[in-house]
Order: sequence, then C-alpha cells, then structure tokens
Amino acid sequence: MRGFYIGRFQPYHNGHHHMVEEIADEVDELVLGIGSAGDSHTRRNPFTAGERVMMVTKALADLDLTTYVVPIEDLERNSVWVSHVQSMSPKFDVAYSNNPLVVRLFEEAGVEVRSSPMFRREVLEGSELRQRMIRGDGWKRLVPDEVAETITEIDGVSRIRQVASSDANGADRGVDGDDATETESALPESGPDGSTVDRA
Ligand SMILES: Nc1ncnc2c1ncn2[C@@H]1O[C@H](COP(=O)(O)OP(=O)(O)OP(=O)(O)O)[C@@H](O)[C@H]1O
Ligand SMILES: NC(=O)c1ccc[n+]([C@@H]2O[C@H](COP(=O)(O)O)[C@@H](O)[C@H]2O)c1
Repeated sequence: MRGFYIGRFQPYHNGHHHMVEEIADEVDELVLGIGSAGDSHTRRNPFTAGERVMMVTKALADLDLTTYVVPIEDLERNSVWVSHVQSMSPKFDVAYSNNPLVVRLFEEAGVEVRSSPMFRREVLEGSELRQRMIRGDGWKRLVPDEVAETITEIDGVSRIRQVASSDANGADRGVDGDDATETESALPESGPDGSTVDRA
C-alpha cells in the first residue's frame, strides 16, 4: 500500500517526523508532497522547494520505507486541487493529514484520509520554529539533525531574519500579519493550507 502526506515543511520538524514514523507502520511506500512549492523567501515560506526536498530526503534516508518526494505548487481552485495533486504524484491509496481543509478536499474527492493526534504541538509547529530562528532561541533539537545541517548549509537562519525584517517594514505582508498573497487571501476563510494567521 502507498500513502501520501503533504505539508509545507517550512521547515520539516520532529512533529512531521513523528507522523512519518507512525505512517511507516501502515504503508509500504510513502509519497511526501512538498506543498506550496512555488513559494520561498517569505516569512511564512522561507525555504525553496529544492531546499525542502533536501531536508526531507536526508531526514527520511534512515527509515526502512521507500519514499518519493514530490514538489506540488498551489492552485487558485480548491475544488480541483486533489486532481492536481494526483496528477503530480505516484498513485496512492490513502492520504495522511491533520489539516482540516486538506482532509475535507480529499474526502470530497473520495480519497481515504487518516489523521493523527498532534505531537508536542506547543513546540513542534513551523511558525514557532521560525520565530525561534529569528529570536536566536534553541530550535535545532526540534528538527531532525539532517534538517539542521541543511538549514546551516543554506544559511537559512540569516535568510529568515532578513525576510522577516522586510516583512516587518510592510513588504509582502497581509493585514493579519502573515505573508498571504492576494490569491491566498481571496480564498474563503483561509489560505490554501487552511491557515489564518502566522506569527512567523
Ligand atoms: N506537531 C505535529 N504533530 C503532528 N502533525 C503535525 C505536527 N505539526 C504539523 N503537523 C501536520 O503536518 C502537516 C504539515 O504541516 P505544516 O507543514 O503546515 O507544519 P506546521 O507545523 O503546521 O507549520 P506552520 O506553522 O508553518 O503552518 C499538517 O497535516 C499538519 O497538521
Ligand atoms: N488550492 C490549493 O492550492 C491547496 C488546497 C489545499 C492545500 N494546499 C496546500 O497543501 C499544503 C498543505 O500543507 P499543510 O497541511 O502543511 O498546510 C499547503 O502547501 C497548502 O498550500 C493547496
């Protein structure tokens, strides 16, 4: 059986990794979708698709699981997003997500979806990690070692600080403090990833 798990992975952290380890007990192969693949160099989405491919590929290398890492760009239409995902991914039998919008879109398209409880969400959250990087607080122990190495290799902390400071000056920012584009803001209630506000 083949599973599919999508996230923005900005960055890939131990909460994601915990979820992948649990999924590994249920499937033979796993497709990791790198969501919002066209976005980078913003406060909410600092890393490019290629950089996230590196983080995820290296972090998964030790798992006894065949994995495929597939970048997937956002679409303006939620109603056809699942078809778009299916067109970019190896065929899969079950999708994994804890994102309510993603769960709904897969279910409406007739795809089986499985969710899991959030793992140590008080610290294992992308926006919390990005804030820690900006502030210089400890973040490395919250991500797999390979992810910390990749972020160091690409000088990621300095990038996040720079894009966050230009966001603070008004560039690339939505009214609610995130960097949602007009397209994202125009979607009902939330951006394509189901989020509303992002602190970093
Ligand atoms: N700590 C966690 N435990 C379990 N699942 C998680 C955890 N953090 C994120 N997820 C799930 O992983 C998927 C991808 O999440 P995503 O890449 O948006 O990370 P995030 O931590 O929610 O980041 P951000 O704060 O940037 O939105 C989603 O289904 C999300 O609900
Ligand atoms: N219409 C769309 O493009 C659409 C809809 C639902 C989810 N997504 C993407 O799927 C990913 C979901 O990941 P998260 O659960 O990490 O938010 C995000 O990259 C999000 O932008 C896109």
